[in-house]
Amino acid sequence: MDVRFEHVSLAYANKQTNILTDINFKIPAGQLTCLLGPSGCGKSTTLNLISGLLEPTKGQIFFGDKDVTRLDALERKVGMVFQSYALYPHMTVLENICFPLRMAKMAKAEMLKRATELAQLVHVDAELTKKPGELSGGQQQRVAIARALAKSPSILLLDEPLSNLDARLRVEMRDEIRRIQKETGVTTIFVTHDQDEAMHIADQIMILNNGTIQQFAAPNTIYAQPQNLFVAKFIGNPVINTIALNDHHRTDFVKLVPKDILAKATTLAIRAESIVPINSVDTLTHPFSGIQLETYQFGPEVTTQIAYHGVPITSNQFNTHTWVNNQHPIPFELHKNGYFLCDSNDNVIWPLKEPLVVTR
Ligand SMILES: Nc1ncnc2c1ncn2[C@@H]1O[C@H](COP(=O)(O)OP(=O)(O)OP(=O)(O)O)[C@@H](O)[C@H]1O
Repeated sequence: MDVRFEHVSLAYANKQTNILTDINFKIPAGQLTCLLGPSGCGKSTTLNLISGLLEPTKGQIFFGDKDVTRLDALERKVGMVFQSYALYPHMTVLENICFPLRMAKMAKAEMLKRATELAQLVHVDAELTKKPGELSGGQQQRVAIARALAKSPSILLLDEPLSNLDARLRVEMRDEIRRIQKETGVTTIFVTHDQDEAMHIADQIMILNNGTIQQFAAPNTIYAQPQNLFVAKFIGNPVINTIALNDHHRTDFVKLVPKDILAKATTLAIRAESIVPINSVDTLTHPFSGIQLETYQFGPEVTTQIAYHGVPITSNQFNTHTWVNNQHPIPFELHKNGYFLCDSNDNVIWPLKEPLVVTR
């Protein structure tokens, strides 16, 4: 079931100002979409508008062709999973999964069959008689997902479901949620503030900031073609290098970027992996050079700081053998698709890209 927002705004009752203003999007059916952004950007508010826990101040919400704007959470038939697993502590795993089915007065044999199938789907079928307190965090979250899926919801909503898990388990559960979503085909909307999690799990990512959509596209599109500086900085690790352009930088780009674009550009953003050392000293063909400042090694990762016309930037393409530790400029090249120029409004103006697909 696809989810559509048409001109949705939301102000909380006690506040004059809008938290979300004139939001428009269409989340496609049968896929996993991440709502991603920093704390307070409006992710949970958006999710609660989808679930029916909040009603918009303005605008309409559709599930498929049906206007659900005035329907409450129960009527919308969504499944929800929260950061805290919210399982019933006195019930067994089986009873927890059965609970929504029992409330819906499903016949006992059918209920047990469905609950057992779901337990198998989320891999807790060996724990059916245990209470939540006897399970690990990851297992509890699996049970919460099974319970949310019990009534075959039209949409599954997950609000930071992995936040309470340790780093290793987060990665494991992230892959599990991906598998479960693929197996069930249920339209899934997943809130996270972790860009790495979103990049790994999502079919598409909606990036929010200050209650507005910054970009809504597939993870690789967002990485390769950020719409603006906020997106470029939010996605990627190490964080993209940003440089306020001066005349020295502009001169370096004269042969690479059309003059009119270069004149409008105020910020240069370069991905660390796009800064690659070269052996050539031909400064006409390879205009970029910088002085190596520091090199750090973290296991297999080597990051090097280079002063590029006085501005420190980070590359992860140097290795310990290219570390020279002297004051001579080291030539490097920039991968064609690894740098972006932004105008004074922080919009990316280079490289030029196809017009954005309108997401509504
Ligand atoms: N019940 C409420 N009443 C008033 N303001 C609220 C309420 N809930 C959230 N807000 C405000 O709305 C804005 C968006 O909050 P929201 O919880 O949607 O952000 P979020 O992106 O989910 O953040 P986080 O990652 O920290 O959970 C914040 O400024 C928050 O302070």
